[in-house]
Amino acid sequence: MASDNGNFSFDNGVLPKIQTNGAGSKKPANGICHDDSVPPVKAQTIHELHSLQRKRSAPTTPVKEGAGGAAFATISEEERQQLQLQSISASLASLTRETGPKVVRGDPARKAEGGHAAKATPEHHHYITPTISVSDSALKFTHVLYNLSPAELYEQAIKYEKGSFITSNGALATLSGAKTGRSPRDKRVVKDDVTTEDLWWGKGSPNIEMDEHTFLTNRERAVDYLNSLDKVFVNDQFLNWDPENRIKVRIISARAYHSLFMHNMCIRATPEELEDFGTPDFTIYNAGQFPCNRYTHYMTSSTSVDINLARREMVILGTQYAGEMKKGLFSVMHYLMPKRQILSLHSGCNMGKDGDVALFFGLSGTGKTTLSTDHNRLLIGDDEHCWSDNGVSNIEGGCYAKCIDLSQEKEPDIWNAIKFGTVLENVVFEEHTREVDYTDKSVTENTRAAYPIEYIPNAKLPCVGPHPKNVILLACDAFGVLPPVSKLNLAQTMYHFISGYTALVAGTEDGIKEPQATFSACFGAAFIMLHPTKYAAMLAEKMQKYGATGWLVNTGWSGGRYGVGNRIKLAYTRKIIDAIHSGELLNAKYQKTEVFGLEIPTGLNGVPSEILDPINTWEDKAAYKETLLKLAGLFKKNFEVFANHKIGTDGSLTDEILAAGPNF
Ligand SMILES: Nc1ncnc2c1ncn2[C@@H]1O[C@H](COP(=O)(O)OP(=O)(O)OP(=O)(O)O)[C@@H](O)[C@H]1O
Ligand SMILES: O=C([O-])CC(=O)C(=O)O
Ligand SMILES: [Ca+2]
Ligand SMILES: [Mn+2]
Repeated sequence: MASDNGNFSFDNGVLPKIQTNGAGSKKPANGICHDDSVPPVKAQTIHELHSLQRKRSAPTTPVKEGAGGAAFATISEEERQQLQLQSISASLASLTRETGPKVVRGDPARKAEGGHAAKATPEHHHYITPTISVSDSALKFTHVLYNLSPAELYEQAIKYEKGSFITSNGALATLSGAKTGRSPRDKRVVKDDVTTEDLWWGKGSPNIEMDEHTFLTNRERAVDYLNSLDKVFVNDQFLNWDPENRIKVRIISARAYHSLFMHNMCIRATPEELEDFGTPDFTIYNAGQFPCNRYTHYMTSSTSVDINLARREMVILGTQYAGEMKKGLFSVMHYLMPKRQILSLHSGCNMGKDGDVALFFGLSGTGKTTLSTDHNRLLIGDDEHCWSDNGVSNIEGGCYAKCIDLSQEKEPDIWNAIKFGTVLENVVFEEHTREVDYTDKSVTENTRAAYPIEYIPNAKLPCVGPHPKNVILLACDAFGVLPPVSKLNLAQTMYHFISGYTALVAGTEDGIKEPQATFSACFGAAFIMLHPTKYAAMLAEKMQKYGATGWLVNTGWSGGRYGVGNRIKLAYTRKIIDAIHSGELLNAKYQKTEVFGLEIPTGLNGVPSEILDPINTWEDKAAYKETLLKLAGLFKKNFEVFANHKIGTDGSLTDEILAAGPNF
């Protein structure tokens, strides 16, 4: 029975308290200590005990010690946090109703625990008051979880996000929902006076237009959704390891999964860098759980990924696939960097012990991550780079590896990078042991691991390097007619770079289930913003200036087309890549193939000579010839749209490039 003060007691309340030695009296009567001799816990209550477990710290944003110590610090920790919250509130502001929502720092769940609650109560945050409070949203507080650590994000994900689990290797398994790949058809770019002129529009372009007003409609929708939540995650991070061309990005999202993904994929700021972070150069509003309104102008589905270059903002509605954030920012870099005469590249990049740098271009699934992650070389990055007058720099701070059929034996460095802190997307694991089954495609083919680059033991930190010596174009040829390796002259390199051929491997782009021949300009048409020839001209100029050699490597089929032959063994491809790096292939003996006119080596160490010319591996020679001509026809047809574009200042390279394609 409950007494008035809420405590339980027995009816008469007179039962004597049970006494133990020492508990009631200061000294044990007989001088003997029993099992309660261990010093007692310092906490008086269970709440206090739990609060003792966690050492108070400001994990990401300590006060900078001025020259004369804290007394001379320009602003106090509290003032700095206020400025940060004001900046976040401004980011989340509705453009019509009020300046910004009331945001407070910290996890709302912590309020219940007492102790820290004072920090999170509204009264202490009167400094963020909306000017015109005309909606109920102005009465509500949104808690900001700012740059949480991986451990904190794990807890948030596991507590609140269905489908989040710790796997036996320590990684965080998550589900990205209905979308397990990017949605390129739902990408929109605001067409204004500036972008009308600057960007590539029309047939073949990834930039599908929307107007400013529609962008603001979607932005409002995303911001309203985020402000309606109890808490949002905010990441302030950097892009580009080149210190002169670093971009500050803010990612506002609703899921711990998204925050941890970006923590891993972008460059992580030091506490000192965060202190001076200021206004971000670009902001993402990821309201992926919430759909766009299909009746909104320009919308063709309930998914929309919208970029507004003038406002320096991106809005995500209706897809939780984390790759949208990564590749959205990459699109922005494809606009910002060329403006500064810096070439942005969808490529992996590594460096030998002697400083020889190789770039690995290729569409999704062709081997950029797999082949740039090489135990004998330093990894600069696996997917997005810049090539400036100073050399190469990685745009990102992490890697995003495909993990379907991942094997410890074939890809040991990637295997070992899957540990605490790594996000494992859409993988299947054993319910009890939590062991991941990398062969299981039940959720999707496009299973992924996102980890910080320093999880690769031979990462090159900082992720920059000198000018590339080799430019390797990867194609996963489902037709099985391209040779495993060809040496390219400059015009051929440009021809194949602009063509961007591969057989798209299942899953990465939503809706593709089987490999199929694809042409994607610059090996990344989905992300480029300018006309492909702009990037091609820059690449040609840089390769010429720094004397880089081009190569075409087929990581796809051998011995027949998809369905008949098999994918070339990774071990062979690695030998080919080794021979490019070492210079062995540069000095090999070559012969020219028919139709494509490719220079192929007659032999190389560790690879059976007969596979170097694909015709040898096909049983049915007539079928080979027919398939070769079919692919050549596809190349020709694809290139027609580029025939009228001049590359570089004079037309001579353009003519050479046109002549560098298949001849039949
Ligand atoms: N011969 C081969 N060469 C390269 N990769 C191969 C080969 N055979 C099989 N593979 C597999 O192909 C996949 C290549 O994927 P990878 O992650 O390297 O793609 P990516 O080019 O980085 O794509 P994305 O841009 O989508 O990240 C891996 O799963 C790898 O194990
Ligand atoms: O963006 C993604 O989803 C994965 C990737 O790297 C690509 O497709 O090039
Ligand atoms: Ca990759
Ligand atoms: Mn990629």
